[in-house]
Amino acid sequence: MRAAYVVFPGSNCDRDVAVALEQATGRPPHAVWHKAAALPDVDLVALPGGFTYGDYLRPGAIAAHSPVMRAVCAHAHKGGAVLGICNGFQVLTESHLLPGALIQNASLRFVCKDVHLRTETATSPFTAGYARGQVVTFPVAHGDGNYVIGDDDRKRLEDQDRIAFRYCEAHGALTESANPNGSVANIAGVLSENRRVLGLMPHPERLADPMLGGSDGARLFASAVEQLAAA
Ligand SMILES: NC(=O)CC[C@H](N)C(=O)O
Repeated sequence: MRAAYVVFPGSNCDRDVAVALEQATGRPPHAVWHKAAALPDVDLVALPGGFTYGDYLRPGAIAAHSPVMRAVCAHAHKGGAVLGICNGFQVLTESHLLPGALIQNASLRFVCKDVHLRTETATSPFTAGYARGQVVTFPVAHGDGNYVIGDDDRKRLEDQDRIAFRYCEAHGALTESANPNGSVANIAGVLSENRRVLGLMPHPERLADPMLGGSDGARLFASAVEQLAAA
């Protein structure tokens, strides 16, 4: 599987994503600058976390209008896979590749800690390596991770099995105290209709090696490699 990741001014998780992708694919991914008008010939494009353009206006709002996003949208519209992590998820909602929006955490504070996530569907290239209901640990680090979506759109997500992960307790219960940011229905990550675009606030690349304290995140990248190579 061939992968690329986009570097925007203010990206700060691009190198971590590159390491996780290289670990999974066995070769270094292409780095693509935000001014690029075209993407290299790849199966997966990752949008890393960070504070693109200083999070001005709204996180991800300016990045959504950068030249490279026209190419990323074209890649997604022809069935290419896209993974948006944290600020990358914010860029995906601002680009309308995923529904809903990410607003300021309910606590009005930046939250940085490991959280438990319940895998809600194994039917996607990114989640096929987990079992439905499996609880995994990924870190969160954001000020604007509070996922909001209208009732009709949320029902569509649920009916189409497009909620990838929800914040939960260690044993899988969906409680308010397990929700780090106030997201509606504890939603941590969602899929596009064709299931090939995933956006999530937690950072799988930050727990992708036992040396980092855990490797639950590595499975997400490995799964994408297996699924996209098989496609
Ligand atoms: N690590 C990240 O990508 C989080 C940054 C993000 N712009 C925020 O909501 O704070």
